[in-house]
Amino acid sequence: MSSIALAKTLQNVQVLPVLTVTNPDQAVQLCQALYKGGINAVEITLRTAAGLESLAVVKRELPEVVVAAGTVCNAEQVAAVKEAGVDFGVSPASTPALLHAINEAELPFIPGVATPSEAMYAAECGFNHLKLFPATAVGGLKLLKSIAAPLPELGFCPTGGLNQDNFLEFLNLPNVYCVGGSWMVNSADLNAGNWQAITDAAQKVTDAIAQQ
Ligand SMILES: O=C(O)C(=O)C[C@H](O)[C@H](O)COP(=O)(O)O
Repeated sequence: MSSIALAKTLQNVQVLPVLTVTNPDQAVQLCQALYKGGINAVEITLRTAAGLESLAVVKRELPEVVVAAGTVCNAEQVAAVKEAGVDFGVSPASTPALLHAINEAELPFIPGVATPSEAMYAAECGFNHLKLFPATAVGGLKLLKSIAAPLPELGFCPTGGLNQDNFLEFLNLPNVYCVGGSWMVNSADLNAGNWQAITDAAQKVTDAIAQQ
């Protein structure tokens, strides 16, 4: 059930900026700036104390944005982000306890994997949209190309080490449905509240996809 909902949610999502925010107001402004640049989905991580509240506020205030919770690592966080109303969750890695909790909660979810064995285990647990993390460190394009033949039913969102120069190569692989990363948001612009620069950077990503 949740994997069908996830496939639908991801239909128009090609890039997923990984965001670390310091307060909900900043999160809303950041997501708005990205949306103006054509980026319609975000992953707000639980890495900061403001992450959870920011997820709920962005979800409420920007209904046009697909909102994912990132760095979801345990059952408690699964319950919390479900309560916050996110569209789906993302984890950097997978443990049996985490995957079990996600299935119990029926939360649409993209579990992180780094090897074919982890990908197969996640698939056995019912997940076919996976995150390859840390993508470039564990083999990047070569790994994704190699894994496509034996595991054709699995799709990946490579994240970790992607940037403006390499993301299209990843996005163009047949087993990649979306790419993720923090490169889309410059932290100096974020800290300065330079929203126009953030919109411009997002537009650069959007244009690069459109122009290929
Ligand atoms: O926080 C999580 O849940 C993660 O999985 C980590 C992030 O996805 C990466 O830190 C993004 O990698 P970069 O784009 O290389 O910065």
